[in-house]
Amino acid sequence: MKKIGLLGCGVMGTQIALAIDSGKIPGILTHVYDDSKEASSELVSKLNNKPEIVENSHLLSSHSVNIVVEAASQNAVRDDGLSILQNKRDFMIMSVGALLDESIYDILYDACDHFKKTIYLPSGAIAGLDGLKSIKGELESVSITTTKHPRSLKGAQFFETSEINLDSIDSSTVIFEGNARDAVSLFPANVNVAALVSLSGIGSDKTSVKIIADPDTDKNTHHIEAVGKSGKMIFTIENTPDPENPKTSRLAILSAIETLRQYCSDDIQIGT
Ligand SMILES: NC(=O)C1=CN([C@@H]2O[C@H](COP(=O)(O)OP(=O)(O)OC[C@H]3O[C@@H](n4cnc5c(N)ncnc54)[C@H](O)[C@@H]3O)[C@@H](O)[C@H]2O)C=CC1
Ligand SMILES: O=C([O-])CC(=O)C(=O)O
Repeated sequence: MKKIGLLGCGVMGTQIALAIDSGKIPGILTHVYDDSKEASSELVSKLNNKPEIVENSHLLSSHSVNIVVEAASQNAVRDDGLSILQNKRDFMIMSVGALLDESIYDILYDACDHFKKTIYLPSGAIAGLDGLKSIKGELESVSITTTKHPRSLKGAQFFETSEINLDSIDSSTVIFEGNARDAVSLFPANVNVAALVSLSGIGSDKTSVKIIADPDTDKNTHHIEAVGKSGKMIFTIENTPDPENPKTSRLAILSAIETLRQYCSDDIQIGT
């Protein structure tokens, strides 16, 4: 069985760990780490098969795990990605926005090649990346519009310099329009999906992103439009937010679990 190390013990990390513990993912969770000791202890208390809590993130990949699963933050990808690959572990990333920093992308890309390891990027909170990847070379335009309740956007770096006050928004309001590169750095915990769309399609400078705060929605909605020689693709995903962390959609958690299940299984793989 594959051995798994988990980096990040919040909402998503906990659900991934429970899926391993219940046997839904046929692997063994051997080590976990979170900057918050409380988060890692709370996660371990929920499991029958208790993993070891390591003292720092680098110790995760120095143990003999097959893969480290990141469900933490873009900073975790930046700080720990290279050492995970250097220790010859595969790496699954949920905070995909970190890869829109070209220097990080290039370092991790080269490390995969050099150490013969693979980075897995689950589809997260969206669908349609299979089609987008296939028409990559023929794309003319790609856009993604993300609509969330203002409470799901709280805490984003964007608001440190913007005059927009989320608490005073009383109808659907466009709060950001720009490219994916700027979007993921200003909303690092909200639009990792824009990074996935960029990396599958025409890149972060050419991928247009719109973010809407809508006090009347109870969904995290992502609407993607891609136009190319092969035709037009339109995807709208209306996600149920996680009750504990409304920034994160249930689909993103299920996508992480399914990707890890496939990684740990020898079976039929469906889709592009
Ligand atoms: N790819 C996608 O479609 C999606 C990606 N995400 C991303 O997945 C990640 C996890 O999401 P949630 O579990 O909902 O967040 P969360 O906030 O519930 O949990 C994150 C946990 O990671 C820990 N953490 C943060 N930085 C760390 C670091 N550098 N080292 C160690 N621990 C660290 C925090 O203490 C916290 O316990 C977030 O970055 C989120 O933005 C979320 C939804 C969709
Ligand atoms: O879960 C979602 O709907 C999307 C999200 O937070 C992200 O892409 O970072």
